[in-house]
Amino acid sequence: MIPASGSYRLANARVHRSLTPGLAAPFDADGFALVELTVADGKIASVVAHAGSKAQAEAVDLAGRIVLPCFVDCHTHIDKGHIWPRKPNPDGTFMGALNAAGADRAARWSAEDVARRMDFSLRSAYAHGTKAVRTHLDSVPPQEEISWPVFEAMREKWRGRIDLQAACLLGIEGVRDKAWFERLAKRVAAAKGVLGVVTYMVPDLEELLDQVFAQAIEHGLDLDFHADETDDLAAVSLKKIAEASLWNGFEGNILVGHCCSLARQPDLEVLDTLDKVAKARLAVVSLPMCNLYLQDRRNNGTTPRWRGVTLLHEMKARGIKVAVASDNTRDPFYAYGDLDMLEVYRMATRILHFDHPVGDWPRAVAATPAEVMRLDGAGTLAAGGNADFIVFKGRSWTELLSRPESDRIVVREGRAIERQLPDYAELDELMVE
Ligand SMILES: O=c1cc[nH]c(=O)[nH]1
Repeated sequence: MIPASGSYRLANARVHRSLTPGLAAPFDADGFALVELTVADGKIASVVAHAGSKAQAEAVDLAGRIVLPCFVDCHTHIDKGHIWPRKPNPDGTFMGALNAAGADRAARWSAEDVARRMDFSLRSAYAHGTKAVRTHLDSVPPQEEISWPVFEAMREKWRGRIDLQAACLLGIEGVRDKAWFERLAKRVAAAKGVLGVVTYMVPDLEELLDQVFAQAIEHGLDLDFHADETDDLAAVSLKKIAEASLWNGFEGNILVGHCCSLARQPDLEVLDTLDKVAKARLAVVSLPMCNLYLQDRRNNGTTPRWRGVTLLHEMKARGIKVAVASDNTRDPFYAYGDLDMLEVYRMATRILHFDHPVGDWPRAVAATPAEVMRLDGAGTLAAGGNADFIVFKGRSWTELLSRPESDRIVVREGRAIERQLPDYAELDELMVE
């Protein structure tokens, strides 16, 4: 369907208002418009409203199929991905995940093991239509010395297909070893990475956050936190991050993931936190599939009663940048997943109500994470940008989000890619106990 030449016109393509900045077209109630999309030399030459009901002779008629820009996945853990067969989560809880993943890391995460699983994950993401991925890298000693060089090599290997970024991952208590944390920040800076920590309520949280901000400022790093991945009402580290950002005068980008406890707190507490998050210009990413899996798991024969996700609607209404992302894939934190951002968007629509109206929620898997990750031009369809987009079968939200769309066409720099998902059997030899 997509001409191999890399230069062509697609007629009757259905695009969404939220992802086509500046497009003057008659949008319908769902935010869609039919356009003619011209591709030349791997770039989008123009996106213009479709003039008539019939495609012109030389154009490819997409017959109203939805075209979205390639996805941007801003929160993943591809260093952990696919260890499930050798290290399942024994009870499906957060602590079960932490302990299982920690034991597997200590026993099995050689450079080769990490590299092979990472490459497997990236092949899946690419085949599903993702063009940029941020991964966290477990960076507790001695893993940082193994995983960061693997990441640097993997980023080179995938350059031009997936923009790969990495953020270090360690519990906030790891920052207490000041000399080691300074060395880690230097290592992250050398790899042009992002400084990341997991925050939870410890007595010296404010002091430790100050050290994190000090290192980010010294090395010119953006920040990426895991915060409050719990139903504990007392978990308010999101607010503490916003306060620390304000009093440190931080000017870089900050992305905060999870923030589950916020959804359990009383309104006054929530409002105060959201005011500070907006003022500090924090961006928030929700991980709906992993949160649904780990949160409210009681293991006492009762049914989970909340969805685990944070307050994205309230955040967006205040102008806070919000995204959704894959998080873990087939590891103790989430037993399933394949880095398919269409699946993430479909699940987010159900879990977080990204519908009625859809509004500009599609930005949460494309344009917004691209801004947070400083990827100019990614996540939108606009003249002058790379012709990186996905052609789906669906012609409406209900068609798009009701099937897996396994036969979607992924176009990169104007050409349809070969969409080969890696075979799980490739990893079998890494899974032997
Ligand atoms: O959700 C989480 C939290 C910490 N580490 C992970 O790998 N996933």
